[in-house]
Amino acid sequence: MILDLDIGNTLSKWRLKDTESSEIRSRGAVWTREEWRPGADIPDLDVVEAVRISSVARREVLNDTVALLRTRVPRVYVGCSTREALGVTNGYDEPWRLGVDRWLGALAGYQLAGGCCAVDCGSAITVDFVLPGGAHAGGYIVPGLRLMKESLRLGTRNVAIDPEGEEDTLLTPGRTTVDAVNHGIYVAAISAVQRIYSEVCDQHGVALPMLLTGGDARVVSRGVAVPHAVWPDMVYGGLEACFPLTLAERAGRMSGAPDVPASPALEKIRAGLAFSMLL
Ligand SMILES: Nc1ncnc2c1ncn2[C@@H]1O[C@H](COP(=O)(O)OP(=O)(O)O)[C@@H](O)[C@H]1O
Ligand SMILES: CC(C)(COP(=O)(O)O)[C@@H](O)C(=O)NCCC(=O)O
Ligand SMILES: [K+]
Repeated sequence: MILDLDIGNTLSKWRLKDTESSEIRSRGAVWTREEWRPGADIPDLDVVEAVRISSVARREVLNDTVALLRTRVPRVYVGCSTREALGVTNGYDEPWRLGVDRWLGALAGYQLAGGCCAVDCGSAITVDFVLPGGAHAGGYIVPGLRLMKESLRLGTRNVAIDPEGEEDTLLTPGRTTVDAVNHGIYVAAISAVQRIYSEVCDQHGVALPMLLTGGDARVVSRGVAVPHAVWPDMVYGGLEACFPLTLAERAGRMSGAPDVPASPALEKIRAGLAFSMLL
């Protein structure tokens, strides 16, 4: 079995993948904390031949996690942001400072779709662009839905946006504190994603396919009008592409990869941008 770990600022996600069949056998998530307890937080390591890790938690958490895993698992691979990988050139002045989850998402997106806009809706909402040809243009970091809500300190943190709720309702003015906050942060998030997308497509003269991932991807997806695909395993896809272990991975296939969404016409994106500025 392969154990894939995606350690975010809020949640540490894991999945077990069968080395022979490439099937995902199980998954889970725990709150990100200082240390892992195999058997309780993550599966028993006896069945694990290799671990692949994406971590944006504190350096010591990663170091301790890797030290623990190395005593029990033959192979441990740790993703890191580099200047270039798999045909993508990192757009950061200091490439190693780009969050590795963003980098892996960008690599997976490029592998799947060529140029792309990769949106990761977690603790932060990050929007990264890879242009056709593989230049990562850089990206944007916006507070995620939960962070935005908590920063207001209005006692609404425990009332989440209903992921099944009508998105039209989420766009109306709230008549209670909870609704005013939930609708406000929702509009802020989807407006930011759409505006950023239009700006960058306009700047570079190219309409890019959009891919969404992260814990809030589904709820954000409902409000984003730009055609897009949701790919919950996008960060894992980057790990698969960087450290291919199964036959399918060596053939370039990434688990759970969606069909590439159609991009809107560039003229339409530009018309939308011009219209929003006229208002
Ligand atoms: N069951 C859940 N537990 C915690 N957060 C959840 C859950 N489902 C959705 N979320 C949302 O997902 C976010 C975490 O998403 P995730 O992509 O895992 O973040 P990160 O990678 O930053 O840890 C939370 O901030 C919250 O808004
Ligand atoms: C921007 C992030 C906090 C997003 O992390 P997440 O929301 O997935 O937990 C993470 O990618 C990070 O720590 N990045 C380093 C700074 C940067 O990317 O510029
Ligand atoms: K994120």
